[in-house]
Amino acid sequence: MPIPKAELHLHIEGTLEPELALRLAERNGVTLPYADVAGLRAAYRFDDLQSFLDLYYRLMDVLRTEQDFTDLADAYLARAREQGVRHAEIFFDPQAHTARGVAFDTVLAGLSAALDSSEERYGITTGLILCFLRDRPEEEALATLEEAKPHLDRITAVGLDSAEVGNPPSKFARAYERASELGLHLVAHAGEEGPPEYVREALDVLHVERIDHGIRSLEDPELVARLVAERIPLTVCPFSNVRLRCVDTLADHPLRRMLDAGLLATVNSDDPAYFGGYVDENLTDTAAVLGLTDDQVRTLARNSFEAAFLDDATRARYLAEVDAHR
Ligand code: HPA
Ligand SMILES: [Zn+2]
Repeated sequence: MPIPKAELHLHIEGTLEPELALRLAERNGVTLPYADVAGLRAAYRFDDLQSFLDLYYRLMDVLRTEQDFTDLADAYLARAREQGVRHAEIFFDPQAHTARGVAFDTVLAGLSAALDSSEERYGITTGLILCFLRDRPEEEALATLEEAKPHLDRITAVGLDSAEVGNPPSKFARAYERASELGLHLVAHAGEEGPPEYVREALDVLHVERIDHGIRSLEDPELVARLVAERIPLTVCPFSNVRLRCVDTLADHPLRRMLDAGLLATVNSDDPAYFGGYVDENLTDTAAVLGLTDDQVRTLARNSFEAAFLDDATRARYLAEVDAHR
């Protein structure tokens, strides 16, 4: 069995496998410009974040009903269990659905139906992270937060995703302030394609507790020192970084340097249906290519629980599982 771990950087829409996409397209009468699974998989070649986002948003058009979102989340949870995932904090992009006429409540009810019985069925505890699309206006993020208000018992945190460069964290200062007032945890994608300055802004302006990706922080030694001193977790996604050409090859990935610097790094899958593997494949392949020691792999698994939004007793239970794993 793979080492027990938490997955903290996973977009549920990014778990849409070609097989399920085609099945839902047929079920909902949606026409896709791909004839079959092979044709769809052949489209999974990306030059950068934007070229991925274009396909990611296009393909999610097959998600229409509550049942579709339940099926999507259920398929992920079944795979996550095989990957040793014990706890998952799952991003979703409400604006990508409301913008095409699917109601916020449909998305949330569908995802919740799968997540509510996840612990019972798969032994996986879960949280949901509502992501704002950073390439859309802040007013839309604030309106999305309003729609979420009746459902705050189901939402753990807010996050910030989509096209990074040109959409700095400071654009969302008011939305994050409001989310904080509502008692939500705060995370944001920063330093994936964007500069270290965006990571600083996420910390200083948005007051986030975790940075998603954050790999470009390494260009700024002062920032690294701060992330280490403040124990700010970074949710790193090696396969994603290679597929979106933020890093040339897995062998060039900075994960090992991040651990050596004392950063609280975790390994995650981001959009596993698109990037060639789920979280344990990210962990084992990256560890093999970078020559990480068993102790470093164990540290990464421990870090995932240290970085999670868990109560102390649950965290301690999961950490004990990591320590007991051989
Ligand atoms: O890695 C990502 N970065 C930004 N937006 C995203 N939306 C899904 N995955 C990503
Ligand atoms: Zn992401």
